[in-house]
Amino acid sequence: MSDASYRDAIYSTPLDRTARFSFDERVVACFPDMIRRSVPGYGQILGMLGLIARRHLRHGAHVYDLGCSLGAGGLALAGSLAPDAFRYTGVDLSPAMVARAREILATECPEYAMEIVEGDIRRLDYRPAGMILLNFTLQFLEPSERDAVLVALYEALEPGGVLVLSEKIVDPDEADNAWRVERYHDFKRANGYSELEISQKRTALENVLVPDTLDTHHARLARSGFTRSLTWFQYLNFASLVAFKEPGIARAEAE
Ligand SMILES: Nc1ncnc2c1ncn2[C@@H]1O[C@H](C[S@+](CC[C@H]([NH3+])C(=O)[O-])CC(=O)[O-])[C@@H](O)[C@H]1O
Ligand SMILES: O=C(O)C(=O)Cc1ccccc1
Repeated sequence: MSDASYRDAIYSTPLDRTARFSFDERVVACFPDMIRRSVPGYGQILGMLGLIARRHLRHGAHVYDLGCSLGAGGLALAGSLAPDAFRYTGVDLSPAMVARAREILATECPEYAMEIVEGDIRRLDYRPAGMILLNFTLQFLEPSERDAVLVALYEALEPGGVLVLSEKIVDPDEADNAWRVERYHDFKRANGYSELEISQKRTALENVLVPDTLDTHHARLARSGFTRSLTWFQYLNFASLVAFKEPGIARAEAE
């Protein structure tokens, strides 16, 4: 496919046995529509990346976007930073995503130093980086594999570096969690998804997308070496955190 992006209708017809969700060609073809209609705050989170980079990223530093899908994190940075401000490596496990992301970056920002690598973030040989994006990716790893990845990312970050971690989350309070999930389903209905689409996708994501609590995320970040982490954004059961490697002092704060 070329530059078209289709409306997500993957779960709109009854499926005998809903297959496990995977990032295949069908998902790639409608991914921009799917993620915008299914992730509350997705656009707002992307919109902040450039502003966070302006405060925390050393000029010319390397940025990783792990589980980059179509490179939206890189496009967001390119939208607010000059071509010499950063070098970007997007990494994704899905060959279909990687192929499409390369086309998009070549078309949208040819003057930027941006590459897409097909790879597994659990096994990558990380180079030093000033900023690492994990935008809705950690949630797809087995919970038992998450700590080791965070430790590797902490080690790859340069002192003063920043990690942005965005995730679907679960609330330990059952009633509060139920309220957020119900309103999330309302959010999906308001964005045009039917009851069938909502319920079939929910089944397809079972044991594939396993959300943690915010406390679990902050505790994991602390165990991995991050001396400071905070939740900067939450919209229903979706949140984004920042974590800093010492000396993680923003330029404005240091002035
Ligand atoms: N082990 C892995 N190694 C590399 N990639 C992986 C792995 N597991 C899953 N992925 C990749 O992580 C991405 C998650 S989507 C990220 C959105 C993007 N960040 C965005 O800002 O648009 C989130 C979502 O769809 O909810 C997919 O492209 C997977 O192939
Ligand atoms: O649609 C959902 O239920 C989600 O949790 C968000 C999402 C968005 C894109 C791919 C997989 C999950």
